[in-house]
Amino acid sequence: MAPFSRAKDPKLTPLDALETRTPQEIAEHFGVDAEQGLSAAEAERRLNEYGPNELRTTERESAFVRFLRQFADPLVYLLLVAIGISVVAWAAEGAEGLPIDGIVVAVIVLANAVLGFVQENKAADAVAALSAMTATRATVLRDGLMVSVPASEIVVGDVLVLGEGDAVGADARLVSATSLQVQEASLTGESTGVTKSVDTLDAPQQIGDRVNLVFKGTAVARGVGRAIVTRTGMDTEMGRVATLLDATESEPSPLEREIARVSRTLGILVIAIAVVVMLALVLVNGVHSVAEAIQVLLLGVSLAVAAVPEGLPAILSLVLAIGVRVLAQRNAVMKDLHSAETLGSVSVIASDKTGTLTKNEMTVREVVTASGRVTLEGVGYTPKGKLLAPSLAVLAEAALVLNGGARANNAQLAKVDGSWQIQGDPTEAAFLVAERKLEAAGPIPALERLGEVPFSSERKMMSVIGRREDGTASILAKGAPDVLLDRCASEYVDGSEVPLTAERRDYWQAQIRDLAEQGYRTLGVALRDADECECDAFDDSCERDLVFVGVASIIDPARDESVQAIAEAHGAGIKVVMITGDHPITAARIAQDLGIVGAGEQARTLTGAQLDAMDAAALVEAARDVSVYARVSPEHKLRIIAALREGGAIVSMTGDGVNDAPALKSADIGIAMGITGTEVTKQASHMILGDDNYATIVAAVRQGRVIFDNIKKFMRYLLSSNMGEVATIFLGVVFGGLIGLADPANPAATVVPLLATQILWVNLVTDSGPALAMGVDPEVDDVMARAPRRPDARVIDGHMWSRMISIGLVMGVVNLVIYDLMLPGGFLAGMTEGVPESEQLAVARTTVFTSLVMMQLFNALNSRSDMSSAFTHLFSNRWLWISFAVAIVAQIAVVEVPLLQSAFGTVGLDAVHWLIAVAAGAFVLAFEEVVKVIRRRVIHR
Ligand SMILES: Nc1ncnc2c1ncn2[C@@H]1O[C@H](COP(=O)(O)OP(=O)(O)OP(=O)(O)O)[C@@H](O)[C@H]1O
Repeated sequence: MAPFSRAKDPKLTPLDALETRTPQEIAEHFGVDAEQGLSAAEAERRLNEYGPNELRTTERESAFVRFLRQFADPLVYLLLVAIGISVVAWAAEGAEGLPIDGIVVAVIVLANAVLGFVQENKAADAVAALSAMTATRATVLRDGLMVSVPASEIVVGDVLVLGEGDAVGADARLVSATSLQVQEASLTGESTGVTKSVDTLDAPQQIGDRVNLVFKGTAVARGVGRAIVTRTGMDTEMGRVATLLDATESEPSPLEREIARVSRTLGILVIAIAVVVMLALVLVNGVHSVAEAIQVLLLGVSLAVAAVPEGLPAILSLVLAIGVRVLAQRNAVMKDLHSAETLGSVSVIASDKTGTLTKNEMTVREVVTASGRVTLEGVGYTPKGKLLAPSLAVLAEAALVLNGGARANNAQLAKVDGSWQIQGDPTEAAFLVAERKLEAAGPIPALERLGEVPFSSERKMMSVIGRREDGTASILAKGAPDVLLDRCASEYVDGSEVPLTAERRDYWQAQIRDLAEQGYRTLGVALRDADECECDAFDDSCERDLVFVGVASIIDPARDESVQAIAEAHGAGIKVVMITGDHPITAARIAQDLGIVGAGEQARTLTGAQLDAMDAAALVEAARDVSVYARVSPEHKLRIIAALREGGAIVSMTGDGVNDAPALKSADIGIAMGITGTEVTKQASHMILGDDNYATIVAAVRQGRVIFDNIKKFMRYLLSSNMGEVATIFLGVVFGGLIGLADPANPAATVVPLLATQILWVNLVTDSGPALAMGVDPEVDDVMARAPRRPDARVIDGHMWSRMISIGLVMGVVNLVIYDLMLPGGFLAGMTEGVPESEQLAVARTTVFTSLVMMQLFNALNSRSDMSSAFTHLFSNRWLWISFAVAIVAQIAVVEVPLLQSAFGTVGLDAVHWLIAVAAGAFVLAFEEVVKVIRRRVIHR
């Protein structure tokens, strides 16, 4: 589609020096009413005409090119050359019959390419589905209504509605802004937020000074605003630097690197073996004709093509893609495939408390005043429940606390369809609910709001200034009581204001501690009469000399699943860390209730203030055994992550607010909240939690481990199977002559246990199917019963190499024995009595060919676990059995169908031969079962 710069509608051509134009000019130029936004129909028209709002500089390759790329492999070139030579030789020899080998090899190469193409496409589709799921969204005005649309659907003329934590979806001119601050570091490199306004500028400015414009790719740090979109997609300021962004290719993941390394090493080894095999054939048999030379070449190259694990990266991405889809179904949406890999090695889960470990359903339980305590019954947001107060005087004081907390408040409580619902911050809503429970105690006082200093996790308090019904102005503040007490000079006792002495401060601290020990979240309330001048210029400097009225304690029940999930994480050797803005004693108690520390144990707690006093090295030490960080701000999270990572951990960290974004980026797995999280945190994260639930994180880590295990399984399967193929040919050719395998009467023909086309066939029917089935294997060994994988641990370690090589050798030796025994003069040759001697060779070879296929299938059962018997989980993966069935049917066809017989040089087999093949496969299974028994004994001893 045409980019916007080539717009067909002259009215919508981009304007220059936007910052010097008034909002009215902009609205007129782009044909929009700033109050109503575009109509849905007009937005759709513009989207169709000018294309999506996306930064894309490279087009996806066409399907044909991607298909052709399947052949882009030196070994395949070599095979194609060999086919070419065989066809030429066939033509030169008079073109009799058909060049069977050439045709068969070509068909197999084509089939492999189709398989690779399908796999690649499936993986690409999964990645595309992921990016649709994690696409940034934006709020725009359409037909006068606020609607949330994918950012890619924003069009020029749309009115963007911006709020804290929103990602700015396109370049736009502000038409309204209230305390709007935008983080433009991604564009300008300037890390401090830029305060925005609607004022029209006199002259064009540098990008960082265009204060009445907002730009795609930046984020709203605070405040609200509306803006008319002036440029989208590649026309935006971000679009201009996007070519640069595209140039920086994403780094391959450690796993991709390891797989590339393994593929390369094995590739070289296999090619070397293939060369040795070819040389041995030439030396043992001699080459008597062009046809024989071509046979040798085809055999060598086919062996290399079959055994070089060039398909590993494609299967890896497909397996990861499938794993990521399973994760998404379980509410853990990964942003990229690589993160799914990392997930399995997470060794620390650092999580916010409120809303993730707990329900974030706040209920005021007790109100502590200077004269006593009032208890409120009932849970949830229904304002029903008794009040238990020792005296009317205490009740009046408690009313003051709740009225104050309910005025210094931005939440709403309303009865919708018969049930009470809240809007806004649950902590604030708790005050509204509690106040209504108190309604009987007196009317709810009104306050006309004049100003507000908002709450932030850094400040841990908020205040409002307002005018009462009697015309006087008041400041009302609520916040963490320890923070609030520092701003108070006096307190209410028995209805009068008295100075807050050191002793009384101690009294309040003791009350707060007592509430915190019971696991309550505590909020203090304070107030004072305001000066008229403060009404005009209300800011945090006015939050002083307040009168402390009391403390409300709030329960926030733990999510039921959290306790179990934490126990599971502990069982899996994962350290659980809680991070909260709450009081350290509250946090420690909740940590105990959740099982973050053992029963009766005291959680090692570090507060934000203590953290500030530590240098990096001290923090690394402390982070080893601290499990609770309390009274921290989002900025502290960065240091906590750095310290944990420095200590060798792979850290996952949750976040929801706009200030959490840097921490999420720096974690190994940054987790954004899908429901309560801001767009900015979602963008910065590696994983989005669909249900904001802690248990989902642990479930995702489990799934990450399963994915990693499955990667190991299919690698083990593919590589050991390839080794079996190589060993069969290599041992046959190199040692066959030595042990007298070659028939002295016909040495040239007998020495090769498998034909080139047969090798390619084994590779085609046994590789992809079972390997992919293993990629979706259910959890076979309890993946949470072991410690996290060390980040530097290899997928294929020394132990796995030895297991793969041994199984490969077993396959080779067993095949060699079968072959030897079945050749004329061999022990089993009697079974082919009646069969003409000339066919005995084909029978022996077909039996070995079938036996190799069977071995691969049985070996798939081996590869599903390192330790536990294949029989403990025999039928748990139906895909595996489907792939077996396909392979077996194909093998029966290639052995019994005449057309395929002539193509692959096979002959029909008797039941006994089939039995031999199956027995050989079973032997491979039995061998591994014995190894596993020994391993279980040794390890459990
Ligand atoms: N809306 C609010 N107004 C005033 N004070 C608040 C408000 N919300 C919380 N507080 C106070 O600030 C403290 C810290 O709250 P904050 O929201 O930063 O932490 P948190 O909810 O525990 O965060 P997390 O999600 O990280 O666990 C609370 O213990 C409470 O005393």
